[in-house]
Amino acid sequence: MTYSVAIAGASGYAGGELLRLLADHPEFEVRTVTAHANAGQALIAVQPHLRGYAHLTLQETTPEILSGHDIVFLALPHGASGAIAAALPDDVLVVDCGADHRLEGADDWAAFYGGDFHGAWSYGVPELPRADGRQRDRLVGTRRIAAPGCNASTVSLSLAPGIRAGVIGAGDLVSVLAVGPSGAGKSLKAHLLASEILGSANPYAVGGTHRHLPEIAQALRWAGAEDPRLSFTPVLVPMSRGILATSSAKLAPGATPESVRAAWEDAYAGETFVQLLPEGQFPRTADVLGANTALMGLAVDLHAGRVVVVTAVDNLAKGTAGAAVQSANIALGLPEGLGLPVNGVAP
Ligand SMILES: NC(=O)C1=CN([C@@H]2O[C@H](COP(=O)(O)OP(=O)(O)OC[C@H]3O[C@@H](n4cnc5c(N)ncnc54)[C@H](OP(=O)(O)O)[C@@H]3O)[C@@H](O)[C@H]2O)C=CC1
Ligand SMILES: CC(=O)N[C@@H](CCC(=O)OP(=O)(O)O)C(=O)O
Repeated sequence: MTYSVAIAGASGYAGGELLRLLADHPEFEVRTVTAHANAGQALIAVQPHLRGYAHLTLQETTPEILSGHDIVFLALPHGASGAIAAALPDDVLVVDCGADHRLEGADDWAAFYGGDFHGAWSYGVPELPRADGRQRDRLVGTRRIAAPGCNASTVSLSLAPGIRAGVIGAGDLVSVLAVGPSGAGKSLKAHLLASEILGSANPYAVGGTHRHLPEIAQALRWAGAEDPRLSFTPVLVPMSRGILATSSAKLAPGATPESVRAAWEDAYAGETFVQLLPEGQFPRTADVLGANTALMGLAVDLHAGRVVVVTAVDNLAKGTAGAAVQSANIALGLPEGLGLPVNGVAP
């Protein structure tokens, strides 16, 4: 069967990555692409790397133009997708790459985003370990999916296995991330100018202010943490794509290096797109560029009494568009990895 697909926000980074991945999907066909300021332009005038879509023109982003497809991917700034999604038919599979439908709590939404609260949809990180199974189970058959924040999914995948297994505590979690500027989207922002970031590492949202904190806490509660406490610091570094998240947590009483490694091995056994590296090996962002793959390395620091997890993700692939397509495959009952690359681009 061929599913007809519309992509809103196709002129942006996340929309562009959806288009790149869907070009290789045997059952999804992108028929409509929309934008905002760029509406009216040929898609390849705005996304010149997507030569296979020379036949598509960017249209206005309205519910009328997006209706009439089997699947709608929304890759719009947060706050812009809630109202559009609410106007789409219930039987259409809608996947929101923005934050509008990620959080269960209206208070969290008000504190970190503001504006109308639209309620939570099935969270699109299939491999995420939960106390009662895996997030994948909640995606089967759904018609509404909230794709994750890229930093949030990277940190949640890093820490949830240890929390679920009880081998780390959740009261003293620390994550420091090296992130590329494409995570902030394509629109002009002074702090992302090449002159500001080339040759420099720039921290931002330091000290408990980042919007992904409630999203990570929610995922860690699903894994079994009662009241997770995370210190989270992203640092912009000069690489166009990629996240390298170094997370650490206190070893739980009685946990051993063997029981710790077993927790992560159990969590991701059999997973294609989340892979734990052998002992002593740690990933680089270069290993996952263009891939729908999260690579993870794990160490137990007995002197510090902490577990350290290093995870590399391509923010636009596994961090957004890949997670969106993988989750859509699950919702529709298709093979989960259909159309998705496990291999990266190197060097
Ligand atoms: N970049 C990333 O790594 C990640 C992004 N996301 C989320 O995905 C979404 C898209 O992000 P990203 O692609 O990076 O952002 P971009 O700024 O690159 O793209 C935004 C897109 O939305 C369109 N747009 C802008 N304003 C409006 C509006 N008021 N109404 C309708 N369309 C509008 C733009 O159209 P035009 O260009 O024509 O103005 C463009 O197509 C965001 O919610 C983001 O948070 C999630 C995880 C990671
Ligand atoms: C470099 C940079 O700014 N990165 C973004 C990543 C945003 C993201 O993952 O998207 P959502 O806004 O949909 O959550 C940030 O840290 O906010």
